[in-house]
Amino acid sequence: MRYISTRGQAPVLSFEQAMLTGLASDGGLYVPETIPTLSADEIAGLAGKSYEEAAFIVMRPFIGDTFTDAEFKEIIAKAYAGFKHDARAPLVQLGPNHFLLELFHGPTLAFKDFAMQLIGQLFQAALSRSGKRVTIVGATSGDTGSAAIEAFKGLSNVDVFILFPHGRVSDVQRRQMTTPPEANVHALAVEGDFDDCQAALKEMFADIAFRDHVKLAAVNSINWARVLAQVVYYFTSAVSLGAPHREVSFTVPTGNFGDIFAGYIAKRMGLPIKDLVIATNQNDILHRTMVTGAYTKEGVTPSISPSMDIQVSSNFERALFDVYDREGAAIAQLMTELKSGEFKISQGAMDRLRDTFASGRASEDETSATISAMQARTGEVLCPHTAVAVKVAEEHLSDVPMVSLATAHPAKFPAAVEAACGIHPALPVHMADLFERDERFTVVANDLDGLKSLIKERLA
Ligand SMILES: Cc1ncc(COP(=O)(O)O)c(C=O)c1O
Ligand SMILES: N[C@@H](CCOP(=O)(O)O)C(=O)O
Repeated sequence: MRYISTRGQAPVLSFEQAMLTGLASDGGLYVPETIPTLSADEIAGLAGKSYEEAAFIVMRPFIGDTFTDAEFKEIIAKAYAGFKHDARAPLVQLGPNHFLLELFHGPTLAFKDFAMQLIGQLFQAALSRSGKRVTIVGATSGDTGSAAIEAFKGLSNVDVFILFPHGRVSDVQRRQMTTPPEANVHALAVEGDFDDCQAALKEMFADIAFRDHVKLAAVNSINWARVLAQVVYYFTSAVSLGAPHREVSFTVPTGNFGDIFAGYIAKRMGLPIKDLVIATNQNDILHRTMVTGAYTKEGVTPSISPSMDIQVSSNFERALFDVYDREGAAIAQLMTELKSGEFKISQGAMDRLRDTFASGRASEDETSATISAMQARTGEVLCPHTAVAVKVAEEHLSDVPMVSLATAHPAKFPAAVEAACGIHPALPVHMADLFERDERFTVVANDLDGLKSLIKERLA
């Protein structure tokens, strides 16, 4: 299995190289050269298997010879051992033909744990056999950072620097990132928004001298391994609802487009997905793009679903690559245009995007009203990101089962949840003392050179 860049100018890599490289040297994102498929019989065969067994079958074709089957099975087993639910990703029913896929039973209470716990194990296995060390720099709007810190804290061959927007994550999210005492963890509160953090990260990758000096690695969803791990729960949930013998639809609360892109990969692999619905909050650049055909930056307004307060949605580039017939030069051109604030998508590419993705948005009031209504109707307390998905999903219900992805535990966003439905969701036992732990973080200006100097100083 070989990996190529969406901008067509970077070296072709193996799975291990793509995983450890993160962003391609031409600024693009790595994708598999070809997408492997599973037959209907193979998909049907996932029924009754454990999450770990299904994960092995779904991901194995993508990893080439990076790990033996025995090694990969052990990596998967370790990755999901700490999850608090035997099913790992259980489904609950919200109403006729509407299901909720609970992805928040991992250690940091968000769907990021599915990929990050796996990547932690993959990195450890690859680095310990090569004897190398890496510096992970991650950009987060709240959840990626805490999941990355949880997966990499205390490891001797990794330093992890997390850039988060100062004052724009929930108190729980911030404390998850700032309270781990391990010396290899560096939480940096950037005076800017998530897009500033992500732009700084990409600039660091573009600076080859810096990249080589610190041995930069990425664990954001620009890293293909992140997306791959998330493909698995589309299969497990769809199979438990009758796939491949019947179609299933998904609605995904979307920011950086990694999670829904994983659904797209599942569909390309042969999973009979009918609709893949992009659900955005008031920062609705993706929904507007689907409606107008123009990707136009308008600035970000903080919302009660802060992890989705994003306007440069990294993984959308991977989808564009496919609908532009995998022409790297066309994607490089669009990304150059985006520097001036907008690019327009060709009619042919838009038609293909609309064939695959539907979209919708939820305002702040609609998000709160959905939390309140669902709690009253079903007893299920939703986090605000999940509520965005549920609200948009309700506009797309049909006779095909709809799965809304529940991407975080409500206790990560207690203020918004309590304001909406009057219930203060409690943190689980393993985090019950979170607000008594000491915090440790550095506030930094939104200044690339300053950030790079700080990282080099800390490493020295
Ligand atoms: C709780 C939550 N929901 C949804 C999203 C959006 O996911 P993606 O960025 O993969 O589109 C995020 C951030 O990634 C998140 O943290
Ligand atoms: N919502 C994310 C933003 C970063 O997304 P990623 O999937 O690229 O890591 C977050 O919680 O940090």
